[in-house]
Amino acid sequence: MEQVRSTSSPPLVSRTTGIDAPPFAAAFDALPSPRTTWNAPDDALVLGSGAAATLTASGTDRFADVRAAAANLFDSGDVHAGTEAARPRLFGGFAFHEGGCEGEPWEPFPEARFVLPRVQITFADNGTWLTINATGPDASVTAVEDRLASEVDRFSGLSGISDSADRSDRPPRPGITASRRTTTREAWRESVEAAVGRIRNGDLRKVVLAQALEAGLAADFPRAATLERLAEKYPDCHRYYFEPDDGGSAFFGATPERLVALRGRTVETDALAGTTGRGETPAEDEWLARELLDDDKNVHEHELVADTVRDQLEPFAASISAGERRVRRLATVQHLHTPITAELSDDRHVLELVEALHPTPAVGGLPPDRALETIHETEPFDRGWYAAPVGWIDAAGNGAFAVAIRSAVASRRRATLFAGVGLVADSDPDREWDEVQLKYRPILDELEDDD
Ligand SMILES: C=C(O[C@@H]1C=C(C(=O)O)C=C[C@H]1O)C(=O)O
Repeated sequence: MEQVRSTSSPPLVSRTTGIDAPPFAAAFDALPSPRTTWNAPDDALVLGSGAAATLTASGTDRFADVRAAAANLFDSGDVHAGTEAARPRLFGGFAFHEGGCEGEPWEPFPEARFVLPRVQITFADNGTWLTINATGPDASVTAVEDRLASEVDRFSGLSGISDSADRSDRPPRPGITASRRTTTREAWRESVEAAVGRIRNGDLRKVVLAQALEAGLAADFPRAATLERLAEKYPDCHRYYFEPDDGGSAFFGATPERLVALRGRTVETDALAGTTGRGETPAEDEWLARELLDDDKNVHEHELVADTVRDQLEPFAASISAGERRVRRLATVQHLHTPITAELSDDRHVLELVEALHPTPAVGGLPPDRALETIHETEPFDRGWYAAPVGWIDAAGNGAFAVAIRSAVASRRRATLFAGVGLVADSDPDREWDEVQLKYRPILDELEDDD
């Protein structure tokens, strides 16, 4: 069932130059599909367009296959990046389940897909950089340098356009005409009770069940404006946006959960599980946070994740250390969070760690196989890339991946949102239902009318 496809073969030519920062939305709108954005709290904002190379894979070996195809691509690079942030990187992700991405809205999304953008703008601390990447027989240094010069002209022409980030001419939120849940309240109650029954009889320890919400949009989905608003509201989250080849839709979100970041032999990851709402006042926020830290059910749900992440890293690590469990406060919810770092005993590719960690019990469950089976049997929709790893890899095997929650697939007039909850022995269906609704908020707030 394996298959790796690279739309073009090496050599890779990459050239970068500094430019005046164009307004994000104007640059986004000027660039052709497929577009990608990656915007992590500790990284430059990257806006990519087109594909100098596309790597896709499927089946059990999809992580290893992407790694091999990436090594082949990066092997013969003629790269002048000028700055580390603009070095060639492949951006993409995986489906949650092996064999995932069947039917609407996932059809255009492969089970694994990584793109080396043809044109890339990198908004870094040390300046804004324009990069042209090319691969295959057409990739000549002269052609790439000519293209870079013409793109510089295009983007300097955009500098005069007002920046919608601080302008009232930014398109408003589209509004929702009608929405449909994949799961009725009754069906939810039954599924949660069945899962809790399996946990109580020892068949399972934890399982994460999700729902989807389909919404019709009253106006065209404002892609760039939505990304700008998410960046303003969730500066501490990883914001991601991936268009499939046809550009007809996009999978995007703002997630608080890092799956893994690898730089050299240093690994950073998060255990994030256990949820409560936000208060109306700072005092109420504090009270809710305290209650979360002291709540046995949430602490148990969280510790299953923290312990599993540590166990999964163990075979790779010379040392692992976990920070103190604390509360991570976001615009719409609060979570229990344990930061985990490790030093590897050998050089590894970030995709080896992604494969070992996905899915953590924050989005899958324990034991993993039985939890995945339960998810498959229970959820009446395909998760696609929801709750799966999204991120980037570079030539050195470094990379950063986030867990693609707080997310949706949107086309021009339609969006499908996803949200899930971790279930343990004393989970209550109604409270878990409410928690799902809270987790839709980051995306739903950007689709509903302003008033
Ligand atoms: C599955 C989701 O979130 C995950 C589940 C959590 C929980 O059950 O408390 C908390 C954070 C995430 O790890 C989601 O947002 O869809």
